[in-house]
Amino acid sequence: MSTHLLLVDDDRTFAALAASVLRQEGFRVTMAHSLHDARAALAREAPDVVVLDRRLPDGDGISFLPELRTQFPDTAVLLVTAHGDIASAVEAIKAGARDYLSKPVELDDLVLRARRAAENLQLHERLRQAESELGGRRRLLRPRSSSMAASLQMLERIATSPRSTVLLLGETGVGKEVLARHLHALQSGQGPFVHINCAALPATMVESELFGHERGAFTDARVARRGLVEVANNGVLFLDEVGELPLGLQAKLLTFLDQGAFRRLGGTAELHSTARIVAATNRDLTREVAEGRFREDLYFRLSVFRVDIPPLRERREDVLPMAESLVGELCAELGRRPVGFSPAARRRLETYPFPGNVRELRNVLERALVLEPGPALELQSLEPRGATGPAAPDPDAFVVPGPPRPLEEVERLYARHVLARMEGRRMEAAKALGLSYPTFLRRLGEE
Ligand SMILES: Nc1ncnc2c1ncn2[C@@H]1O[C@H](COP(=O)(O)OP(=O)(O)OP(=O)(O)O)[C@@H](O)[C@H]1O
Repeated sequence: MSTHLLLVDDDRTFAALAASVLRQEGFRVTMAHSLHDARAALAREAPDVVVLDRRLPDGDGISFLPELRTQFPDTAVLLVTAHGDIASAVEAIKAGARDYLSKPVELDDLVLRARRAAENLQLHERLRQAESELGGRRRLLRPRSSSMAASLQMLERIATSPRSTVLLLGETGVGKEVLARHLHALQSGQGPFVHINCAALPATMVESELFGHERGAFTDARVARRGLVEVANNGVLFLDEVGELPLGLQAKLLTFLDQGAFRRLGGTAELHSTARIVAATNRDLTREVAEGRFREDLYFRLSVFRVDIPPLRERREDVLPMAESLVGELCAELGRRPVGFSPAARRRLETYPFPGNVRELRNVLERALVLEPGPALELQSLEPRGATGPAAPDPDAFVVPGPPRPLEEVERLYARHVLARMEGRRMEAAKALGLSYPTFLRRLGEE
């Protein structure tokens, strides 16, 4: 995507010449001839780079810097000072300018410094992304089951067509995000992997997160921000829980999928991104369509490439190799010597239904590694319910204390009980109850 540069200079002849040279070099240029004009341009769209003349008819560029830095912290500012005015240059750098140029400005020098500032911004963005990707990447095991092998093979084929949208379907914890990251690693292109959970944010925020907003687009929008669609340019935008996307936004997403174009909230400029959309859900989208909560046209658009990820209990042959690999990973993380499984533990692994799929398997193993000191894990916690004897109290049982309570209160107590069982993981608790995240928060009494 081309760099957007705001050129603020009251010398109209110089500004027009500089703008035309910068445009030839691939920049998208907006011009302003005063601070007043600059503020108006900034309110329309946030630039990547600002070239700011120090002396302007309605004020001093340096005293404008703090305002600019607060409202557009990601924007690089190049200050233009009078010839030989070293004091201003130092002051500008202290006030947060990225670089300075002195008059008379050589056009080659201007292009070079503007390009360097833009590259610097991209580098920062890439570093930020690389950090988050390293945090989330997992080694992928070759599955033994033919069903999972087929899903992976499908994904590998899709990787060769970088713009196609992909829909990943499967129960919670089967590894939809892991596979989305795998697809990103497989495809060529240098863009980042960007993740957004559509259920974890209030509906009003999802739009500005996805498509960005200009300053003043809504009450709290003091700073213009790029949307994740822009950030994921050339890469992958992973839309987790796409079934939770509000209907109005589904239309905007469809337009973006069809045209690759969008507008920021409160913005007028049409922007483009080549991010590949990978959407995921554990909901039955056809039912959501039938019940009017999900647009049929978006469903068809998303499911051109649909990959079903089977639950772990339907691919038993994957459980043991996966468990062994996860234990190896966890031992390394915990600094523990490698351990194996007792024969009883193997049997338990082979028969336990794993409603929480790979996530549950990983949690069970992590717990066992902390609680079981021996050289072979027993995995007692996977014992089917009841096998420990009917007299044992069930720690998972939900008991309403005291006399009958209003239904609303019982619902709140139950929501808290489920949350405690999920060890405080709100998203998972909401899912287990079949509630949307905001509804779950309301039941908890938190909203
Ligand atoms: N193939 C795999 N290899 C290693 N670990 C995996 C694999 N698949 C899943 N996991 C583990 O299971 C956890 C859950 O995976 P992931 O978040 O991808 O599931 P999901 O299907 O996106 O879940 P949800 O629908 O709840 O968001 C991950 O944190 C990871 O630890």
